[in-house]
Amino acid sequence: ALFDGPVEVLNRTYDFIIVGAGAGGGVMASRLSEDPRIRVLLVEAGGSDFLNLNLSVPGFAPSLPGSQFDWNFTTVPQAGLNDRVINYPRGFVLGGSTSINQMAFNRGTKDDYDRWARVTGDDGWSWDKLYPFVKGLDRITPPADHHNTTGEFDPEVHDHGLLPVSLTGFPLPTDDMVIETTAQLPDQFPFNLDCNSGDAVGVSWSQSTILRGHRVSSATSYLAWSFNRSNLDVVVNTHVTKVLPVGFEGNQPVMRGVQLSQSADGLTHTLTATKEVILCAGAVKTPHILMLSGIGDAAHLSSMGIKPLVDLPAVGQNLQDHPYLRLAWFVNSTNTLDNIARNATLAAQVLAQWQANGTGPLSLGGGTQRGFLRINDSDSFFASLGTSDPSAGPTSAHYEFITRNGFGATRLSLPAEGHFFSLTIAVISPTARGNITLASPNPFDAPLINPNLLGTPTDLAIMRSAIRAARAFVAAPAWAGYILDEFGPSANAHTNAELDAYSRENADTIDHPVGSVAMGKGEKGALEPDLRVKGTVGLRVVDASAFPFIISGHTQGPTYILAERAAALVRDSLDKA
Ligand SMILES: Cc1cc2nc3c(=O)[nH]c(=O)nc-3n(C[C@H](O)[C@H](O)[C@H](O)COP(=O)(O)OP(=O)(O)OC[C@H]3O[C@@H](n4cnc5c(N)ncnc54)[C@H](O)[C@@H]3O)c2cc1C
Repeated sequence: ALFDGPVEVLNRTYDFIIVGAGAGGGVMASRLSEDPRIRVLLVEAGGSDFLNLNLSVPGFAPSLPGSQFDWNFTTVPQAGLNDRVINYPRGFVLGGSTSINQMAFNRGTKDDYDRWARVTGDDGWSWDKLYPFVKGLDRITPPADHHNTTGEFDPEVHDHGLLPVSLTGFPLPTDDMVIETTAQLPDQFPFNLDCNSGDAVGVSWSQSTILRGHRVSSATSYLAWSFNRSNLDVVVNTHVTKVLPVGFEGNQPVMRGVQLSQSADGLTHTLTATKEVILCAGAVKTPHILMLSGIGDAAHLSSMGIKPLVDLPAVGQNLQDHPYLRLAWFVNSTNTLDNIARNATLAAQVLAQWQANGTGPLSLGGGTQRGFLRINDSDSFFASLGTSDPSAGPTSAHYEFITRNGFGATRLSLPAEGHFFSLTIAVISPTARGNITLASPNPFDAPLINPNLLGTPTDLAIMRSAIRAARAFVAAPAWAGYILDEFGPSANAHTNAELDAYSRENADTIDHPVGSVAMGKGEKGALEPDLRVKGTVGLRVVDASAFPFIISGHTQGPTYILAERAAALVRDSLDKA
């Protein structure tokens, strides 16, 4: 059942208490409650309004950061971004960030997961061993406009999983030019039939978590199918403020308790799981909750007046994210998505069309095609920087670009005049590492968030290459007569120094924080390869914080995949007990 607040569940008994209803938490709550003998409580800080119109309409996604569905975090000043403070959106509603994201669906690559296997020492994270969870996750559904999608994806690498995904469902005049470019410049921009085959490199049609033109989140999929199970309770508008020890096994605390509260000055309650507490609060809040509970760097915790329970310095470290920029060009056409943004009558028409049958331009997620691309002669490129290739291997990209038949910029809004084509460019194999630390011992104060965007010369150099590649892409013959001048201040940035200055002044986060409570060997790892928090009993982390390395793609798919394996690991551990 679904409860608004914790009061009604305080006298109930649960085997598992799951904290956070995003990608990780949605999968865990749904998969564990498949077994009617397992009693599951899912606690979500945000509300239950996961079917809100603004969440459901894919084309409204850009309006969600900064809304009531966002935690509305900000970063500390970013050294790599001229000390700018930037917004750091995270979903605050059932579905978590899957309810407010741009719906791009990537699985990650063979080399990404093989690197996870290497650094964790667990072959179970390798692409081949993980493949049943990878292929079993999604199911390709018809696009909103029901066009024939032959040649836009590879059916061989998809199955009939729980997560509906679709190809883009509204044709745009730039589609043909993008695909033609892959034929004209195949060395630099090869066509890739399916970026989710394990080899992402090339330009592919976007796959998005969209069903019949509506957003798919972990709440509309995994959770919606589980809500009526009598062994699953979901509590919303309730924060887990701490995990509590209920005793010790040897010298390890047994962390099966949680402290709950609805507001900074509200009552606090405690609840105990018979088996495990599973943190799925995401890459910002999971390390925050651990530190508030005394699990983290002992010196840092003491400096905040928190008594250390487990000295685990890796908690909050190793934060990784993808910095991005947008470049826009004036185009010789009036048929762009800019019309909708400028014309209220047209905007009302396309919303009416979407409400009638889920079709039209509002059925589109962020971006119609995506390039996952490697830097040419990458060995000598990285050698000249005095560094090694930061990508996981040849199936993983260094940078990404996303096409848009309309204006896009990180810091400028749509000009009154002109029509545009834009490319969103992201460093997809970054080398910078940031961290999450405490600002205070108060659970209702946000932690200090430092993703360290563009924090290394290597990441800046990858961004330069990506900008140059984006310009080479629109210089292909396919765009002749269509692409006019580059828009705005980027047009004047050409030398390395100019490009770096432009990047530092304009880059932002593409909202993929991961790795802040990572699996790994030795001191660098906070988690065992089966996601148990080191030095504790009864406590696991199943969300994007557990990634040892960021995946070279968008991060919701990999979080769902990680959680699918985690659910299997938990179920196995129960069978053995
Ligand atoms: C604006 C935006 C755009 C994005 N675009 C894409 C995209 O197009 N494609 C893609 O693949 N990825 C995208 N992402 C990233 C993707 O959504 C995340 O990587 C993924 O959702 C991470 O899953 P998670 O389970 O780790 O965390 P989340 O999905 O963020 O879930 C964490 C949940 O825990 C809850 N929570 C936190 N603290 C507490 C607490 N103390 N008590 C109770 N509950 C708590 C939160 O409210 C939230 O519901 C985007 C993210 C954002 C924010």
